[in-house]
Amino acid sequence: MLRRMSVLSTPDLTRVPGVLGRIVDLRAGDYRDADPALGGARPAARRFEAALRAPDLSLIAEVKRASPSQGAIAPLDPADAARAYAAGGASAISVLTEPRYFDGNREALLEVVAVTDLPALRKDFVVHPAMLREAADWGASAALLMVSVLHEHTGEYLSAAHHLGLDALVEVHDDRELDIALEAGARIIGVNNRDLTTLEIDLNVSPRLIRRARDAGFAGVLVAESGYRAPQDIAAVRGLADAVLVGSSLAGSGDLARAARDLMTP
Ligand SMILES: O=P(O)(O)OC[C@@H](O)[C@@H](O)c1c[nH]c2ccccc12
Repeated sequence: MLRRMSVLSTPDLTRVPGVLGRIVDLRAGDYRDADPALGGARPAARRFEAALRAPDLSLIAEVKRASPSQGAIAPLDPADAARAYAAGGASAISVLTEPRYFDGNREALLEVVAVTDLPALRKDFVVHPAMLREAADWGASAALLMVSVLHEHTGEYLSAAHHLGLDALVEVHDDRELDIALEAGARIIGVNNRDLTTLEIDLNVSPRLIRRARDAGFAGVLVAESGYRAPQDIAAVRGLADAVLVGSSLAGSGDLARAARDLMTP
């Protein structure tokens, strides 16, 4: 547990390249004057983690209305989308709360939390402890922590998330980031197939790094993220990953429940 929460450091964002660098700069500006205090410790519910520990491959379905790579995807109503994803068999819902590039916001997360019992992930570019406090206050079960943004501060932010009772999805994209996540003591690691600095997708990244994590003795939850459009894509991580995180292909499908079910049917 963190005793002196207000000393949580701010990551050095000048090292974050490309599109990702632009997004996190703006996010850091949004929270420049926010109170960094986390407040008292909250009990760990571990609902997000538990939902992904099922024997079968779990689906984390994402409420994603827009993205830097695609622009507008679909004008989803977050509550309707969450209900449809639940009906389609999703185990958890990811909700973008980044406003400029992903058309997300606080209301989207609040609405999802209000209409479904599935655990919700706050999907944002966490660069300030207040963003974790908000995630907990808004009813999220988990928050995304990106090693490409937090680097050596990943462990501090992980402790902060746990202090607030949140699970953390610690996201990596290469070997070095995986080492940082393992070293930090992550319980849930997500491997992003998309390089957020170039936005390019390579579906071989997840299986490769997931194998590496298992070979290193990681016994936690592993999530394959991004670029999944068809059941054949999912086949590459069946028996390897605990869950897949899917946004665009579901959000843009027109029938979210059906798309979720079809995608996850082998
Ligand atoms: O839309 P896709 O390709 O199915 O990807 C979903 C999710 O993995 C992606 O939205 C994502 C993964 N990591 C992120 C970090 C920030 C913003 C978004 C993301």
